[in-house]
Amino acid sequence: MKTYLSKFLYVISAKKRTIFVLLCLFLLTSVLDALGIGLVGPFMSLATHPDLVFKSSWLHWGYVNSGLKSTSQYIALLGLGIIFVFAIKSLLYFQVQRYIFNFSLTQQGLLRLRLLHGYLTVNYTYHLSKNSASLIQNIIHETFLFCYSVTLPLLSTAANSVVVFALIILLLKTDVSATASILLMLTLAFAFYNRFKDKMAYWGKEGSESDTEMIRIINHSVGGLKETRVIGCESYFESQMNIQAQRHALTGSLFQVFQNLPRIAIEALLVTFIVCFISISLVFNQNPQNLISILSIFAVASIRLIPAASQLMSALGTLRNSSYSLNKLYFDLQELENSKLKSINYIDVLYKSEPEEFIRKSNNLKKLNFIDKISIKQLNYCYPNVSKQALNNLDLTIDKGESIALIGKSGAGKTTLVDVILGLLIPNDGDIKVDGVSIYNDNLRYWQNMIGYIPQSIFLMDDTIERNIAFGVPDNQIDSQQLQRAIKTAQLEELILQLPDGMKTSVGERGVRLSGGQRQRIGIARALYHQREILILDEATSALDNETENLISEAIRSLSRTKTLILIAHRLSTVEHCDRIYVLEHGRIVKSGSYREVVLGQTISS
Ligand SMILES: Nc1ncnc2c1ncn2[C@@H]1O[C@H](COP(=O)(O)OP(=O)(O)OP(=O)(O)O)[C@@H](O)[C@H]1O
Repeated sequence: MKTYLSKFLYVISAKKRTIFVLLCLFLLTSVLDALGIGLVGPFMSLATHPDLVFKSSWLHWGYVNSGLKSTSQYIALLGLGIIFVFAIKSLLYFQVQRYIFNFSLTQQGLLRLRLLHGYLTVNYTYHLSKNSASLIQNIIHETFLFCYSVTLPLLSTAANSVVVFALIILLLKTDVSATASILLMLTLAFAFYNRFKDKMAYWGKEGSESDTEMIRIINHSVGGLKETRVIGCESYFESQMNIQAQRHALTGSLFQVFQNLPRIAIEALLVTFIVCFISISLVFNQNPQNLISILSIFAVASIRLIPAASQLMSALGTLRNSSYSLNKLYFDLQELENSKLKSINYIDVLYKSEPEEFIRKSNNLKKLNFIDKISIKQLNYCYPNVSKQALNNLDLTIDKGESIALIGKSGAGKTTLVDVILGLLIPNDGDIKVDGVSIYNDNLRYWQNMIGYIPQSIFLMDDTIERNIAFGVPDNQIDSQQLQRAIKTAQLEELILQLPDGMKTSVGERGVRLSGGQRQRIGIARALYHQREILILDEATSALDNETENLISEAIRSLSRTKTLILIAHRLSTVEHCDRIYVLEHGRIVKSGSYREVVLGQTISS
């Protein structure tokens, strides 16, 4: 439980003081609960034996000072007092519940934000080994469980422990032997339920894993719908889904059933106890009148004790069941926040800004000055858990305004080199310097702000063309002139004119309503819109027809000298205009020079 609590405190964003205040509020309602119930028994005794008013000094004092004419009126007044305490308790209870739900749902939202922030800012290599289904599962489902199956049960466990404790003290004062029997029954019920604690944890793990699997299956089958349809493997995915759905249903239903077990067991045991208690008392000729006050307090206490004790046990079961989710969140957050994987430290400062402010600040950052050249020195990169180096002692110098091309066979290391230049992969050795200043450490974001990137496969949001080009810029900050220029250069004008909603036309998920070439042109327009000094194009024109490719290549060529261009190409025709061409082989540069020097007489295959 101690480690469970320390993990909970790490994951929850709230200050310990807030949690302490919450616990105090819970405690207050519990005390009021016990007090209200504790008053009902003596009140019933008073109602049946009004002369008790004169036997208690403070009751007598109250009666004398109340100025009432009869004990019946006085007892009725005391009854009103009990109703008042109950009313206050109910009101307070309602307010505390409101506060608790508000608190835990706010925590859920903050946790979602914290995870997303972590995933977006963590070192890129983290994502090479993670499945997006698991990240979605963490942000949506595990945070939900953290709210409803960790935070709320923990608070309710703390509160119900106090209620149960207070009620037991109350019962002990009334009758020690009867209370001891109840305690024995509760202990038996708890011991029985506790036998299933490992099963509870296992069912939680199974439920969470099957959820992740289901997201993965949906991603694969619907994400690759064309392939699924053409190959005709719908039933394969359906049967996989069926297996996971059944796994989820089985473990979920078992857990739900066992959740109700404490209530059923305690209820049965308590009824048995009360019936036995009355029967034994009658058999041994106890005066039924003497039983009334004991039984009434037991009856009322049972109304509260049964739910409190069963809720306490169920909450403990839920905590067990959600331990897998808590562990997942805890270890993920630790990995994201406490390791070297955190790539952009400065972002924490910006993180607290409003989204628009964040973009403005992040776009305005400029610390590195690129006036002369980029020098790549002795670069080595090896992917995690791979023995072969993807980049091997690579040296490269790019002058400002120069266009260079990286060519080489498939697997030579071109994309890896570009990913290192983009700052996505951090090299094992070596450095990249801009006018002598390293791009790493605090400079990485400044460096990335200089780069426009057009990848082989353009990612498009399910949104309008305008938003896809201005990617990540709020609507009210989109510069329309800049947008028009980017559209014109990327040869998108004609397409936009044909569309009924023009730039406001939605492209569909991953751009399904556009052709491959149109998608690529939106990617080009995006890089141009952001007006970065360095443009990196990874096979950026491969999906275009010859005529469009020529037009775009011409437009990109016209940018040379004003922009520094780094091109990856398989088709040698696209690199003809480059100032320098580098040939990569096994992660090394094996040849470099002008197009004529390098390409003449050489064929490059992909
Ligand atoms: N995520 C990864 N994990 C492990 N190895 C990888 C990973 N990505 C690439 N590699 C390996 O690194 C080497 C270089 O790959 P890279 O993608 O840089 O080649 P490339 O020249 O861009 O190829 P292509 O022209 O086919 O895109 C290859 O041997 C590849 O198998």
